Parts: sequence; C-alpha cells; structure tokens
Amino acid sequence: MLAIDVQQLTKTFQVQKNREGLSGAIKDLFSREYRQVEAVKQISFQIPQGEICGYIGENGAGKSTTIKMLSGILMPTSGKIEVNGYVPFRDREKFVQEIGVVFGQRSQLWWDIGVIESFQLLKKVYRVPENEFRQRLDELVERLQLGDLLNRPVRKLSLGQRMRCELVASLLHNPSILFLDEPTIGLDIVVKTEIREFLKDLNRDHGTTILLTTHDLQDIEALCSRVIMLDDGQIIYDGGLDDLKNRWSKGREVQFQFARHTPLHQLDQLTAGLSVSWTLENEVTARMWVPNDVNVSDALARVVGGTEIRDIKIFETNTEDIVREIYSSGSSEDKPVPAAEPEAEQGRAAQPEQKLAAAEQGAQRHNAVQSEKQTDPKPEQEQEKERSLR
Ligand SMILES: Nc1ncnc2c1ncn2[C@@H]1O[C@H](COP(=O)(O)OP(=O)(O)OP(=O)(O)O)[C@@H](O)[C@H]1O
Repeated sequence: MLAIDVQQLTKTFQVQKNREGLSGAIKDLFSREYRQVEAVKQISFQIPQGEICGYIGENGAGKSTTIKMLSGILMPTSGKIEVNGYVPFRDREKFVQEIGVVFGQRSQLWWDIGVIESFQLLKKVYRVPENEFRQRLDELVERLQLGDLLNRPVRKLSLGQRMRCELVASLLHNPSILFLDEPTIGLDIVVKTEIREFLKDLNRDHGTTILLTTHDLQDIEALCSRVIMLDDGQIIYDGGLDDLKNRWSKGREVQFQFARHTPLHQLDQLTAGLSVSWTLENEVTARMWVPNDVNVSDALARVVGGTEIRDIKIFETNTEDIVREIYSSGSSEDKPVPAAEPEAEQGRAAQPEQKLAAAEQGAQRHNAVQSEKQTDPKPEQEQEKERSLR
C-alpha cells in the first residue's frame, strides 16, 4: 500500500480584498470583495511506505498548504488524497493515529507547563497505553538527550531543545508517517545535524515514511533520495536528487593556482579548440569552466602541460546553486523568456515549463545567479479556519 497517494489535488483560498483609504475601509464594512488564491494546482504524486521525500519550493509555493491537506487540517478544494488508505479530512479520528506532524514555526506543546506534562496530555489525546508510552518515551528521551529538560516549562527551552521535544511529541503514538514542515528552521548546525541523524535512524529502524519541507537544501541532501519541487502551486520536478544534479549541472569548474603570473591570453592559447572559458581571480589564480561535453582530463592535461601549477581544485555545481537557479529563473528580472512571448509582455509569471527551460539554460552559466527569494504577500483574511490536530 502507498503511504501517500495524491491525485489532481487543488486548494483555492478565498481572500478578502481590502480597499484603500478610510473610505475604502468604510465600504469594506458594508460590502466585501473577495479574490481567489490558488495555492495548490492539480498536483499528483505517490510516496511508497518507508521513503523520505523532500518537498521544496520558494516562499508561497504551496508546501505548507499541501502538508495541511495531507494531515487533515485543511480540506482540499478538489482532487483525491489518501494517506495510509485514509482520506485525511474525512477519517480524522482513526487517521491521526497514523501520522505525526511537526510545524517548525508552531508548537504542539503547551507553553507554560513542563514538557513531560505536555507529553502526558498527548498520551491521553492519542490514547496510548501506559506501558507503550513509557517504553517509547524512554527510547526517544535517551536518543534525543532530553532527560534534563522534561520538567522545564516549554517557554524556557531554547529553540533547539524545543524542536527536539516537538519531535518526541509527534512520535509518542508511534505513527508510521511523519510530516515535517521546516523542522530545522532557525537551528544551529549542531542541532540540525542531530535532528537529521535522528530522522535517518527513525526511518531506518522503524521504516517511518517522512515528507519533509525545508528551505535548507542540506536537509534534503542529508536525508532524501527523492525530491518534489513545487512552483506557484504546481510540481515542476519529481525525482531523484542525483537526477536533478545530472540534469541541470552542465559542467564543473577547476581553480588553478599558478607558480607565476599567467595572463588570460596564455590560458586561452593553452585550451584553444576546447569550449572552456576562463576567469582570472588575480595574477596567479584563475578558474576554468569545463562544460560536460569537454573531457576534464583533456582540459587539465593542456593546462598542466603548459604552465607550472601550485594547486588545483575541482568544484561540482552544488544542489543549492542548481535549485536557486531554477527558482530564480522564474523571477521577473532574469526570466530568459523572449520579449515577444505574450506571457512576458503581459508581465505575468512564467509557467513552470518555461522556468524549467530557463533553468536548463541558466545552469549552463557557471556562476549561479544570486537572487533573493520573492516573498508572497500574506493573505488579507484567512477564509479557511485551520482546525487543530488535537
Ligand atoms: N489560510 C490561507 N488563506 C488564504 N491564503 C492562504 C492561506 N494559506 C496560504 N495561503 C496562500 O497560499 C499560497 C501558498 O502558501 P503556503 O503557505 O502553502 O506556501 P509555502 O510554500 O508553505 O510558503 P513558505 O515557504 O513561505 O512557508 C500563498 O500565496 C499564501 O499566501
């Protein structure tokens, strides 16, 4: 049985429009206008039991909305969802026993009471038998080194300590599926690494299926063999992380440190006939971009044979650069959609296929384009009330 089966899933929010100025505010009191926000648009994917799948995308891409639908907090506008054979928003009582959820930006623990008391309350909510609860709690407390924290109120915990407690809280009822929405947000590298190791062990030892949304691609590299990439509510990539790299990484870069001043024209001469390109960093350091269709050892042999070299470093395009390139190619500034394209003329956002094509072109450049992520405006009014899991 599939852990998660999603077909043509769509979520549209109705959001109130606010008119400008005092007169607008008064008008709003009497007649409200609404607009539709399509947060998730007809997405389909399947996740088998025991997989760790990364779910990534820019701010506002629709990741949290998907997780909320998968965990039964939000009702889809249309489409089909099955999680462990249950329809999340319909079969809630039985369904919540099957899943654990951690929202990095929200707590499921009670702020003013001791951590252990929150755990006791959750034991009652999920109706976990005492002996099972004890056994599981001991195991998790030992694994995540929470012994000293159990009697402290949640508000007195550091973010890293709280996040480890959140993970325990989500696992006390032994769910087979874990939804993690930004579980490492704001954490330092030590705690991030601990959490990644813990999740890996959990998946290996208990076969827990994990769907993970994150903006930290190192989480994805450390944990996920598969990644689903969302853009503007649509899936633009679903596949292996290695495939993603192979598909968009168009070559590698080699940095040379020469024994003496080596001008650009000399380097160009050495690699004449090969479609490599050179960038000088200073008098004795230069970078050579080697596209995939050029044999790296041929290029290296030419340079090594013609100059005296102190040091060589080879850089592969990293996932972060590739993903940033895909995201940024959709932004208005460097969207390489031809000016004659009607979409571009009308100033509308690029379609996912255009973004992919643009990303493929963009990845050919060895300097990844740095672009700030665009933040979606927050909804003016939340029409859909999120129901608490508890
Ligand atoms: N309850 C809501 N009411 C109205 N609009 C909403 C609601 N929740 C989300 N949206 C809108 O739906 C879109 C997708 O939001 P969502 O939170 O799913 O994105 P995200 O990919 O999780 O972003 P982030 O990385 O910033 O958390 C955004 O345009 C957002 O403003």
